[in-house]
Amino acid sequence: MGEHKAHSSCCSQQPHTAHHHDEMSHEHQHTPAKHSCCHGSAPIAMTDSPIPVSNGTQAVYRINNMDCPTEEALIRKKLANIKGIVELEFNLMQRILTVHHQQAPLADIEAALMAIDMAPEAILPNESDNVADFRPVIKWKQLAIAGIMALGAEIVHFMSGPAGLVLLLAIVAILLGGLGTYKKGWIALKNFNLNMNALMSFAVTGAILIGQWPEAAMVMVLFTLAEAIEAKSMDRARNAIKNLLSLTPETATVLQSDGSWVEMDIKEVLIGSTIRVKPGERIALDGKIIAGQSTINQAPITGESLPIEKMTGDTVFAGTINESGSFEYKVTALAAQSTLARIIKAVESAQGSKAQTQRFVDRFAKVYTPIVFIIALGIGIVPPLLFGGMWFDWIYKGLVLLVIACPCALVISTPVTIVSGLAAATRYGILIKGGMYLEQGRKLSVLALDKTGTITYGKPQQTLFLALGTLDELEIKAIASSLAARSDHPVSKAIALAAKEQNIAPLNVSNFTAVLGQGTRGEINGALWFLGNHRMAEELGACSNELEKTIEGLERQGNTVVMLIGNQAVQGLFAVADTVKETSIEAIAQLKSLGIKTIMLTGDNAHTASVIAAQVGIDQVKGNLLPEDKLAVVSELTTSDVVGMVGDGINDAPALAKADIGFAMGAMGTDTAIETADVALMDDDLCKIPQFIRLSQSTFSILVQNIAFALVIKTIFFVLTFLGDTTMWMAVFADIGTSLLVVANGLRLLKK
Ligand SMILES: Nc1ncnc2c1ncn2[C@@H]1O[C@H](COP(=O)(O)OP(=O)(O)OP(=O)(O)O)[C@@H](O)[C@H]1O
Ligand SMILES: [Zn+2]
Repeated sequence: MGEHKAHSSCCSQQPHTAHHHDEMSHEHQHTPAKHSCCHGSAPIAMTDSPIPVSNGTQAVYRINNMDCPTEEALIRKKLANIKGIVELEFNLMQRILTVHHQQAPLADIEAALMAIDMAPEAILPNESDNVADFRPVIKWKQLAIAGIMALGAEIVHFMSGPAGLVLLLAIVAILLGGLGTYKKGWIALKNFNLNMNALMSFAVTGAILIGQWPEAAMVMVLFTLAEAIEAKSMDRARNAIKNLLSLTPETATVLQSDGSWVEMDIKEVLIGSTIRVKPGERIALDGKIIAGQSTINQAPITGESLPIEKMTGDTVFAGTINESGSFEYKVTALAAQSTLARIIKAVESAQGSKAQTQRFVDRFAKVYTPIVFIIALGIGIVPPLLFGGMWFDWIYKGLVLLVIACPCALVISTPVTIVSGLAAATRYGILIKGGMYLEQGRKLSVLALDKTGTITYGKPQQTLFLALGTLDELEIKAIASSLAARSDHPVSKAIALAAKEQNIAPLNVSNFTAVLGQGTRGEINGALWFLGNHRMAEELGACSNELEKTIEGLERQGNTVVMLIGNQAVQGLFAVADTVKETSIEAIAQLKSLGIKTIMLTGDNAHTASVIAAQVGIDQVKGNLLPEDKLAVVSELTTSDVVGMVGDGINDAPALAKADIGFAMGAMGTDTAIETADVALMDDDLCKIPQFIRLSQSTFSILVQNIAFALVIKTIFFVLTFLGDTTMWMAVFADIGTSLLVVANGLRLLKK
């Protein structure tokens, strides 16, 4: 029992059955994996790598040999029979496999991975941040020598030189250039998996068997070269995001306890430290200005290149650029937790979630590859066998087909394209939380928008005050503003601010409550007071026809009206008005031209909402909505349309989650928006939405171009091979050429 305890505390919070446990510790003794969490008595770190962690029910592994979808297929197949695995999550870009499991024997999993040459290294889930630094090891020199040897073999063969020399050169080239491919191909075959490596191994072996040594060498070397170049391009796409981190300087000037300023590594700067920033310097950490002022260019995070004035009390962000002044600020987050760091993390994990096209391509490759293999086999065997063709010719044709059939270009170009798109979006200040949203964006047909803070600035100002009851004007204002001061709803803020400007001192409020969608209430000097909208007045039975007329009149001019209610009577009326953002008008126009219907969903009254909608050109308006009403409207829309929803407040959260794509506004500096929205817009410029849609469109067209291009080239080659004389050389070049072209096409997005 003591054993059991140690085990479950190490592996998982869930209790294991005794039987299950015995099985695991037994298994472990045979596993070649160097480290496993499921040690009988106590976890021991046997190597320099950390103790594997199955965090609750997930185990995270870094697998350096895993960077290609064919390898994912291989791993899925190999692990398919292990009980207890709930889900496998692949992040090929980061080479990370997350196993979601329920008491699955980790030792078995690790052993299975070792068996297919995918040595797993257990890491902590949050350690995955640091993993991206892994770079593919490409032995360029070795590859170059192999290339020269292969070329030499071809030349000597062409000039009818000594056969022994040809053989020697070719063998050396194959050994230098192709052992890795052979190894991978063999492992794949053993596991009944026909991947590119297996196809190439077949082609090369076939060429050797029919005595085409120089061809075999050349095919192998070129294929390895192509793989290397692809790995590099993949790296480029991957690093486009990582490079964002280089936006932050490595050091900052930090105030010491003795009053001196010292340049420190930002990783060592603690929360609460004071940092000094010179003009032109990049800001190293998130913080709040405590002295001085400046204009700051936040383009690296928001994509908005107009610099912003900042002064004492304002927030500054790591990675942004201080333009003119100099100032001091207090650090509010560690380097690893800055807004920028979180953005990068979000985008990196977004790469793990697969876009539809990618899934399609993977599935396609799975069916396509074996079919092609059988066709190639048929072409190599059937004509000579049945129709008296020349054995050598047809086998050779079959091998050429094997080479050209390689689905490499298709498989590799999709993730490169998606990642490039995600990286490009990040540069505009659009944070996309998964490839599927980037892909879906172009399908949006309806966009629902919140009003306050999304279309308008969300900073209304008081425009009118009316004393309606028996009380003194100042008293009404004092009571109303005291309630308002307790709330951070924009309408309340406007009322509180107006009172403050008139030097009206706030009173003591007890039992304060916010009434969602209506207003607030609280006790002042023993009496219960309400500050809220028309709905609230109705519920309190304090409304009248006359009052309604007044309210409606104000609302039709774009005001939002709230009333102070006490003693069953309305005592005072406050009107506040918000202004529309310039960018909202532009954004709605752009959305229209993209063919997207817009609908405003607001908790505010329908009259005011219509006035605002007319100002920006929104098609349809729904007012007086409670959060659950917003959710219901979005639900209803999703039955017939692909629906996006933009919002900024908590009252939008349910609707954001329900929409096909939820956009959160002004995500900079707010944790929840970055972490929960599907797409987070770093500032509150609505024009980012049409921009996102256009990016989605170009991403999609590049995906389609690539798939079409690859298939056309392959078809042409197929026909040529069947009819006439194509050589393996040509096939390899065509295949590599296609791969490189489609990858380059995908990387094009980075420059958008
Ligand atoms: N704390 C509050 N203080 C004052 N008025 C409030 C408060 N809460 C709600 N109200 C009133 O109720 C209305 C609806 O509020 P709600 O928060 O649901 O939507 P909103 O913020 O006005 O608009 P949107 O849904 O566009 O963000 C407000 O317009 C306001 O008149
Ligand atoms: Zn009424």
